Amino acid sequence: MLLRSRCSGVLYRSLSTLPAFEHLLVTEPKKHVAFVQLNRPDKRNSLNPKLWKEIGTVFDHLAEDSDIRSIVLAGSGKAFCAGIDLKEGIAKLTAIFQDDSSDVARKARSLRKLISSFQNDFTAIEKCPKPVISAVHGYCIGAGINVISACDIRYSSSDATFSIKEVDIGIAADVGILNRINKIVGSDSLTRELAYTARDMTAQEAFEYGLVSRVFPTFDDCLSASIALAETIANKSPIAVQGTKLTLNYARDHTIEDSINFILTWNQSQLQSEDLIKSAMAAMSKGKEKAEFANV
Ligand SMILES: CCC/C=C/C=C/C(=O)SCCNC(=O)CCNC(=O)[C@H](O)C(C)(C)COP(=O)(O)OP(=O)(O)OC[C@H]1O[C@@H](n2cnc3c(N)ncnc32)[C@H](O)[C@@H]1OP(=O)(O)O
Repeated sequence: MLLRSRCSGVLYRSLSTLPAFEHLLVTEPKKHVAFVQLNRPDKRNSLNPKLWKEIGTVFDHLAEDSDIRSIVLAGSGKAFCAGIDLKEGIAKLTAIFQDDSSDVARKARSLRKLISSFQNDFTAIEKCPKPVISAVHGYCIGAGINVISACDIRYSSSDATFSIKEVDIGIAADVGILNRINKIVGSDSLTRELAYTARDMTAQEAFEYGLVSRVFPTFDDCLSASIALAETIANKSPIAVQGTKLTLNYARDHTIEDSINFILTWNQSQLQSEDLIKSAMAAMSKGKEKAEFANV
């Protein structure tokens, strides 16, 4: 199937091996680069249970697709994501705790199972060994900001608005943002201000906070830059890039001693790849030769 990408109007080949999705568009704008779009534009890409599950499924799938080396995630229509679907998503939660046929203990277990499955669908982004770049425009709130906190790199357009919105719907955020945000940014004080108040944050403020690393004048600029970045990453050795992602994730969650031991053990095998020789030869040619790497 061919789909028209918003970023350049060029027709791109859709990935043929993926399951069929109801609310996601998945294409391959450049060799080894997957482009995943949340696609409920009429509902500002708010996450109903189906779309939520599809996010987990697509990243689990792309993790195993050896032809894919980097991924761009964006929203279609006017926004990146307006958070949990306040009708369908909340209905799924309330159906559990308003079920009079069940006691508190059983309701709690059912809720735990549901929250855990929601968490896992976003953690699939972090666990995917390929770098994921989110390209954010318009609203990115609640569950949406949780999604981007699991990504490797965040770019946005200048119209983007961010909010850790959960307190406004009466819950403590539980699908990743509170757990990841202070590993991303430096200001615990600002994090708390944002999380306790749910106030909107502009793209410029998100940049100064460190949540996004670049801001572009338009969404098209943001998408083009995100796809160009993904292509640059995809042209590197996948052994080196994926080992780097795993090591950065591990280092974030462990002591320096533990994580330096992790890369020691990792590289005693991974250093022996043909990619090292190919990359070194290309570097010595001063750009005259381009290294081509086998899939992993
Ligand atoms: C265990 C899991 C726990 C997870 C918790 C997650 C929590 C959260 O995500 S908290 C955040 C919840 N989201 C919101 O509070 C946002 C609600 N939406 C809005 O405030 C506005 O829609 C928004 C500012 C995002 C955009 O405004 P705009 O004027 O551009 O669009 P609208 O005309 O308001 O909306 C267009 C249609 O989209 C529907 N819609 C928007 N957001 C949601 C949503 N979150 N859930 C369901 N539907 C949404 C809106 O109803 C309009 O639909 P229609 O009336 O049929 O045209």
